[in-house]
Amino acid sequence: MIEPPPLRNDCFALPAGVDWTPVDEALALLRDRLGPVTGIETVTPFAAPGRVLAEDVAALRSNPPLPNAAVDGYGFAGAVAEGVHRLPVIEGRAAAGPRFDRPVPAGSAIRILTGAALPDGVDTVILDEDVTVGDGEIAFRGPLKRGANTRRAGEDIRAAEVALRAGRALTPADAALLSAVGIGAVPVRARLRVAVLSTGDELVEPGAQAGPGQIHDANRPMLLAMLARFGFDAVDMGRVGDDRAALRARLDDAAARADAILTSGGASAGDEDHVSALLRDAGAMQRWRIAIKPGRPLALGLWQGRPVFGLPGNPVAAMVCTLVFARPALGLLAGAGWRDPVGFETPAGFEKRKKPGRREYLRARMRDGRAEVFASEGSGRISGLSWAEGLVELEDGERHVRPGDPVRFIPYGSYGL
Ligand SMILES: Nc1nc2c(c(=O)[nH]1)N[C@H]1C(S)=C(S)[C@@H](COP(=O)(O)OP(=O)(O)OC[C@H]3O[C@@H](n4cnc5c(N)ncnc54)[C@H](O)[C@@H]3O)O[C@H]1N2
Ligand code: MOO
Repeated sequence: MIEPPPLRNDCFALPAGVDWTPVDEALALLRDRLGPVTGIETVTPFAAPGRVLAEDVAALRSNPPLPNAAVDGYGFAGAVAEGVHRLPVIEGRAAAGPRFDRPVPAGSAIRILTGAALPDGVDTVILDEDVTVGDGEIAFRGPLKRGANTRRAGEDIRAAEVALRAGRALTPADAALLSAVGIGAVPVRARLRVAVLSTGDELVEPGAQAGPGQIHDANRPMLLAMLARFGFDAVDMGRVGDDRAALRARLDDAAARADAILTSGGASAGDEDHVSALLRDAGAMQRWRIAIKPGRPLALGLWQGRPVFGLPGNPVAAMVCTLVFARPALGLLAGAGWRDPVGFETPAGFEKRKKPGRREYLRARMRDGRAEVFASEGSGRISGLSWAEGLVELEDGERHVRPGDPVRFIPYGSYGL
């Protein structure tokens, strides 16, 4: 008598007797095996944010280049002791721009504005608000330390110091820093081109008429937008049906136009799972059975030398796998080094029982100082991805999370979204 298969009432149960790669091991493998594949070009600070710095960059100039006033007020040689002081004020004023060209005699003060280089004879500034201005003189109360209300030359960064390191994904703040230290052109990696391809006969274009049994391609617009947010050049390769020859041709095209390829759908081992079948035929596929939920089936391979991330079709799994695996891996290809998302511990605002032995990612958001999770864990529940503002990451060994227990919340922003 034949036995029915062991009861499997959801798609998340781990098949018995199969070894599953823990998430951290899978990540360590990627980290070991991938490196930069892009060339180097030069951009101005205006175009630098979002690009990956290709080499260490040293300051050409100190910031600030000269000692200068931090406030509007009066400058003189300090320090001054406690008590009332009166100083004559000389003609003219020191303002940001060309340095005041005469020395200020000892015992005199000069009108000075924020950002003005300190004239000779000035090392201390008193704030406008602390001064009474009379006819050709000022009065104020000490004490005041030498150097008060001034900024030292190079106090922020000195010429020849390394301002930014290779591999850094440049930020708007970096554009300011590069400019301030005199840099007009920086070497950056060419943007990594990443092709996105959806597979499945059931898919129609967003906005198109969908017949019964058809669904709109939801993964492609999501993945293209995610890649753009990560700073990559997202290349839209459209949709292909479950037709191996067409898929092969489209992969060829994608390999010619991009440095890496993301596909969604057809990643598992079913009859219509052509992505894995083709990668396997090409002899360069690793089926990664990763101990993760969602996103178990992940087909990783090379197509004409280009890494292919065969993401699962379910949109929630496609997004989670992109955040957890594809983003750091693509970061390595882009020359940005390995990037772990920054999360933080926070009390759980939910209860959950979990099978030990796999990492789980729950759609989550922070409310009232606690992480709350989406009501359903269904891998097709796209509305939960929109509802969420990040993911809760449950450790492999976790079994039972009770309200108030510490859990790790990773905001979407930490993944670069
Ligand atoms: N017998 C088993 N069946 C399945 C298993 C399993 O272990 N044994 N795993 C399940 C899990 S978990 C997932 S995830 C999926 C992954 O399968 P595929 O990567 O082969 O994806 P498809 O079968 O092509 O599609 C799954 C699902 O997602 C929908 N889909 C696909 N592409 C899109 C798209 N671009 N936009 C929106 N929705 C998309 C598709 O229609 C399916 O509903 O396999 C389970 N099965
Ligand atoms: O774990 Mo599948 O990867 O649900 O969606």
